[in-house]
Amino acid sequence: MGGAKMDFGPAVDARAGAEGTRLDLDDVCRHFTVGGGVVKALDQVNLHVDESAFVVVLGPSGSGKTTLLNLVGALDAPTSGTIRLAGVELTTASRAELIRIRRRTVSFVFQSFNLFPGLTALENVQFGADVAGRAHAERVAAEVLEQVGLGERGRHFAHQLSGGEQQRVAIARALATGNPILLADEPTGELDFRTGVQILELLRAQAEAGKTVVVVTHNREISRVAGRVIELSSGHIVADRRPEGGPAPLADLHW
Ligand SMILES: Nc1ncnc2c1ncn2[C@@H]1O[C@H](COP(=O)(O)OP(=O)(O)OP(=O)(O)O)[C@@H](O)[C@H]1O
Repeated sequence: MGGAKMDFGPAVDARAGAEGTRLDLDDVCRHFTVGGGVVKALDQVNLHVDESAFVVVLGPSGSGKTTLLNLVGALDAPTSGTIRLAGVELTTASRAELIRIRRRTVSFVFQSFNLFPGLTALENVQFGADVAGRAHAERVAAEVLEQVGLGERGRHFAHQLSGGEQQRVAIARALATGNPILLADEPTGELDFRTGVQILELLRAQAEAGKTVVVVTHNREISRVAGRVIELSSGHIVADRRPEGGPAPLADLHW
């Protein structure tokens, strides 16, 4: 990353208690009724993540990855089953509790970065801190931007940044919330290999610093660097494994 020294921690603020990074899905189904038929985007999914971890959800197109991420991020509700996030049951949570979860517990990073085009990099990052209600949001934003190696780019707008830089700003915006759970939907999908590896390095460092990081991808190579790999096929978890010998070094990746 341009030789910039990156200091990633502390990544989790004091709000992340013992339950802070827990995910629990029990018998979760998400079915869609379309034109008289039913699409079982997720069917009887059970998943428990009880430690801060770098989890990759791997599956082909249409296997249910985005559906799963939307449910875990409290952006969608299951047709049946229960989901607990940081100890809070989403399926019975009040609207106020759901808003709080979205602001203070979980953060998203998307394939297409989704930066606000009219805001500078620093303002985009500050938005994350503001939404989470953090004190000294501007100072937090400046620190986090520095952590992702973009301290010099704070006044730049999205169109003045490379794709990899935009994704680092998007990750900084998610980190500026201080939220303990980070969800990333194909975060390297629009990036070249070298830049993609830098983004994975950044995300893995967050897990090492105490967050739960869930990355969804169709790219099997990416799953090699995870501490845990959940494989989805046609809405079912068909494998849940920890790579033998631990996660592969990022230098071993090729795609
Ligand atoms: N709102 C919806 N209405 C109807 N069907 C849906 C809806 N959302 C998703 N689906 C269907 O559910 C299945 C899973 O979709 P999902 O987007 O979760 O897959 P995915 O693994 O993320 O795919 P991709 O890698 O292509 O993004 C697909 O068959 C999709 O067509």
